[in-house]
Amino acid sequence: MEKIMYKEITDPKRIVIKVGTTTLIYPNGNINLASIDELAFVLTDLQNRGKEVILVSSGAIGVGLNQLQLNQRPFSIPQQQAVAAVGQAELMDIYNQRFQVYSQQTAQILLTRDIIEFPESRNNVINTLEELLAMGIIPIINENDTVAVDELDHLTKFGDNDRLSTIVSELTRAELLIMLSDIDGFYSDNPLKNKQAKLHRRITKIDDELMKQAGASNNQFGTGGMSSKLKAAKRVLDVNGSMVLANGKRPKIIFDILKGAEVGTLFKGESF
Ligand SMILES: Nc1ncnc2c1ncn2[C@@H]1O[C@H](COP(=O)(O)OP(=O)(O)O)[C@@H](O)[C@H]1O
Ligand SMILES: N[C@@H](CCC(=O)OP(=O)(O)O)C(=O)O
Repeated sequence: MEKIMYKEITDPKRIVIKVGTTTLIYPNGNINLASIDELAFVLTDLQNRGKEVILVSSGAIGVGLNQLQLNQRPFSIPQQQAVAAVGQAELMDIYNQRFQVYSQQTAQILLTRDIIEFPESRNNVINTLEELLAMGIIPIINENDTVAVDELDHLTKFGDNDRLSTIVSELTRAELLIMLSDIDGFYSDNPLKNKQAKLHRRITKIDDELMKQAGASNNQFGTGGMSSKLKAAKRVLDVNGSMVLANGKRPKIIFDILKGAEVGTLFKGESF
């Protein structure tokens, strides 16, 4: 297996990890405790190695549906927001329990697009995150679904958690963004629909041709699908950043990524 030996990949000081709903919730709607537990173990281990770790976690709606024993996402935005409000509290409860096993303190941060538009809000967020990291705490970030509806109604292209994770990476100047989903990486077509689809190992530039290969989510709990991940990756490439998209079924894959193993899809510009 080819080794990828960029320092930003194998020895980043600051890492943002984004987990999608598909990593946290089984397709049957139940909570994937094995995955959440392994995530807590891996992130704590990275923290113990001296790295600074930020988690951007979806799952409020998925966990809320489970908690309220609903088997599908409600139609109306206020109902979705109510479910997210229930789920976010429960999600943090689960994270806190699992991280406590490894004696790792976490903190909840809920953000809205204010952080892009208002410099003072942005500075407050940066200051809080910097302080948490200096204290050795892992921030767990989600969008504030009660306030921000952009990602829930699917009508605007602004504001899903893939995008949020790139914004967080930029604000914190993280060297590496690892995006965990339910698929091994970015393929030439949705592999769940086209068995001939080939995994892209390295993407240096995102053009319209690649954008066309990225389809929607197949999962009732996921929102953005591959096109939102690709738009996020484009943003990362635009600021000369590095991103790896990999399968979160086994969060220990993060260790493999940091060893330079060729797993998932690496998004990294040619000359960087
Ligand atoms: N070209 C593609 N390569 C990989 N996955 C794709 C592609 N096009 C569409 N998909 C779909 O995108 C899904 C991942 O997006 P999503 O369900 O939103 O995940 P998450 O909850 O992790 O954000 C995959 O399970 C797959 O069905
Ligand atoms: N704030 C929402 C995020 C939804 C979302 O972006 O989901 P995903 O496509 O799984 O990353 C939630 O926590 O459910």
